[in-house]
This record gives sequence, structure tokens and C-alpha cells, in this order.
Amino acid sequence: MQDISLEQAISVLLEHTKKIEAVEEVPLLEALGRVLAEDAVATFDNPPFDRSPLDGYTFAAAGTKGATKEAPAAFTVIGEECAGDFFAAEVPAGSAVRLMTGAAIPKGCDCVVRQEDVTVEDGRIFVPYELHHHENYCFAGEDVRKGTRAVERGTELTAAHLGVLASLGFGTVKVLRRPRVAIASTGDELVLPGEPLRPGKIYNSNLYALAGRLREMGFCPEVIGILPDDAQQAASVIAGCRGKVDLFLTTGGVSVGKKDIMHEVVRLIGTRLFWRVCIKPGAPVIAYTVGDMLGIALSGNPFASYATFELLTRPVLEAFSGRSSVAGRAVEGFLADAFPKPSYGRRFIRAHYEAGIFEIPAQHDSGSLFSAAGCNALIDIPAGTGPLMAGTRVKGVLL
Ligand SMILES: Nc1nc2c(c(=O)[nH]1)N[C@H]1C(S)=C(S)[C@@H](COP(=O)(O)OP(=O)(O)OC[C@H]3O[C@@H](n4cnc5c(N)ncnc54)[C@H](O)[C@@H]3O)O[C@H]1N2
Ligand code: MOO
Repeated sequence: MQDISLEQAISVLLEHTKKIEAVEEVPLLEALGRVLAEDAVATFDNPPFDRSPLDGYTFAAAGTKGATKEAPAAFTVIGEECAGDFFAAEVPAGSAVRLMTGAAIPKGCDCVVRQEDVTVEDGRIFVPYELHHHENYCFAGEDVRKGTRAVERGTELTAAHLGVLASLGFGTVKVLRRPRVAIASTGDELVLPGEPLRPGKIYNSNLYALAGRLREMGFCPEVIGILPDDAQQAASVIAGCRGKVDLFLTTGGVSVGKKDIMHEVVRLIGTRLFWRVCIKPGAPVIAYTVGDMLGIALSGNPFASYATFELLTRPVLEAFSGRSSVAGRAVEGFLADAFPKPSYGRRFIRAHYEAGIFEIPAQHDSGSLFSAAGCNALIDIPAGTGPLMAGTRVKGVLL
């Protein structure tokens, strides 16, 4: 099989990715980042009643006609209402109710005066200027009218959406089921952080970097852990997830070494879609299916798996969720630093991008993730490019 281009690889993966249409109802507090499955329509006017925007007094504005500092209008204060109280009686002309910001405006009243603008004496207030009908007055429904489509189906819910939905009384919302992603690392050399490091072993960093990346993107990966370099055992774990998982992600075991087991795993349980993509790092990626579960086996080198996760897995995750931010992540800019290596094949290098400038860290080996920690972009260097000088214009993609 010949190496395929990155674009071909993405298109093969997307052919095997179905948008998830299943719906589940979740508590509103757990709905951040989820995709709304049906329009959220306001079932009442919000705010639900006419209310005061000030701490002050409410009365009929007509009673202030001709009022001046010298000849203020007087009102008898017949009650008090804090936000949350409800003053049910009608307020007669010449009377006022003291009320706090957010309190409902009682019947008979049509304006509010700030409490610091009036004088209070013996249960009466003196208003030194004229007020108009509906002055300092908030109307029922002025935020959201009953029947308004407050949040549209398909919206990825942000914090502001949660606030709007809460204001309209939605305790739960119907959202699309999230893609179920399982993640594992292969390799007998791997040890979980926290355990002692024996000779020849290394700590498993891919599992943490990719599980973290999935969580940053709003997914809840099922973290399987380390699969041994035994194709039968690894195959049985992966096949056991069929029907429960949409995407099984692994790292390691995809090259040509003695223990590169993923080839055998795919032979045992699935159908290979492709092996090897014309990119550096991470070329030896395998894509496969096990029934309707998609598998992506990324290469084990930490930066290779980190970069190919962005380039190959992220479009799949977005397609599962019905989103596509891939195009929106493309950026162009100038190199702050030289990149002295020629790129015979298409190469992606880590960089920090800001305001049109890409800074490249000194360390960019596929086996090292250390310098990726300060990076937020991958520079896309076309095949056949010679050494690059500082100031060269390049394209990239934001992580
Ligand atoms: N003869 C050839 N050898 C290699 C080729 C090749 O074309 N011919 N390709 C090289 C390239 S490029 C890559 S990339 C790697 C891919 O290897 P694998 O995907 O099979 O990965 P492993 O051999 O399992 O591991 C590679 C490297 O990464 C370390 N590793 C693996 N998993 C983890 C983990 N979870 N956390 C941290 N580090 C991990 C592993 O110990 C190895 O050092 O193959 C080249 N070889
Ligand atoms: O594709 Mo590999 O990650 O360059 O070493």
C-alpha cells in the first residue's frame, strides 16, 4: 500500500465517521460544551413581571406633574417590597411603595425614583422633579419574549447559553450524545507515572497528553491504560469495546519493529483503512474499523502522536459532533526563527503563534514533547522545501 496524503487520510477517516444523532437529557450544569439537540423556546416572558431597576420608590408618574426642588410632589409611603416579595394591592394615586432593585412594580405605579433623590419625612416622600410614564421601569419580557427561540438546536453551549437557559427555567436540556472515545497506549516499555521506573522502562506520557487534549476539547475519554505488546491480548481488549465506543485511539506499535503489534491486532479483529500518511512526524499511523467502531493507531513517539492527534483525530471528533472548526484554525505568518533542516516530505513542526509570528523552539524531535508545552500551533512545511530562513512566510494550524 502506498503512503497517502494527509487530505486523503482525513477523507477516508471521515467516510467512516457518522455524525452522532443520539440524544440524551443532562442537568443544565453538566451541559457546558454540549450540542443542543432541540430548540430551547422561552415558555414565559423574562423577566416574568415589570420590575424596578433601582432601589427607590414607585408611584403613578402623573402625581409629579409640575414638581420642582422648591415645590416637590409628596407621596405617602404605604408599603415596602424587596426583590422576591410581591405587593399585591393596587397603589392609589398620591401613595408610593418603597421598593428594591428587582422587585415587581405594583398595580397603580408606572415609574421609579432613586431613593437618594427624594427626601423622607414622617412616612412621606418628597420628589423634587417630574417623572414620566415608564421612567426607570423594566418591562416583563424585555430580556426574552415568550415564544422566542432562545438557543437554537445545534448550538454548542457556552457559559452564557447556560445562563440564558437557566433564566428560562431549564433544569435539564436535551443534547447530542458525545462521541465515546477509548484511549490506550501500547508498549512493554511503559510504566504509569507514580510507579517506580525500572531499567529500560519509560513513563507513559502519550496517554496523559492525549487524554488531556481530549478533555480540553470537551470529551470524556475512557482511559484504558497500557496494552501489552501482545497482539492477541491487545486485540481482545480493543474488540471488547466494539458497540460501546465510537473511536478507539492507541499510540505505539505501528512501525516495522518486532513488537509493532498493531498490524497483527488489525488483522485479528478489523479491517485496515490505511497505513502510513505522507507526513513527518507520525507517518506510520494505521486507521482501521472493528465493526462500526473506528480505530486510529497513532505512532508512539510522543510528539508524533500529539501532532497526528490534531491532524487526523481532531477532524474525526469534530465530525462525530457535527462541528467543523478545522478551517477556522488555519493561520499564516512569518517565522521568527530559522528552521535549518530541509523537508523532503511534508513536515509539521511545533511553534508558538501570536500576532502573525511563529516562534520555533530549539527542540523539535518527534521523540520529545518537552518543548511542545509552550506551543499552540503546528507549522505546515510542504514537501520539497529547503532550509527556512527567519522571516519566511509559512502556513500553520492552531491547536
Ligand atoms: N526501521 C524503521 N524504524 C522506524 C521507522 C521506519 O520507517 N523504519 N519509522 C520511525 C518513525 S518515523 C516512527 S514515528 C516510529 C513509530 O514507531 P511506533 O509507532 O511503532 O512506536 P513505538 O515503536 O511503540 O514507539 C516509538 C517511540 O516512542 C516511545 N513511546 C511509545 N509509546 C509511548 C508512550 N505512551 N509514552 C511515551 N513514549 C512512548 C517508545 O518508547 C519509542 O521510543 O518508528 C520509527 N522507527
Ligand atoms: O514519524 Mo516519526 O514520528 O518522524 O519519528
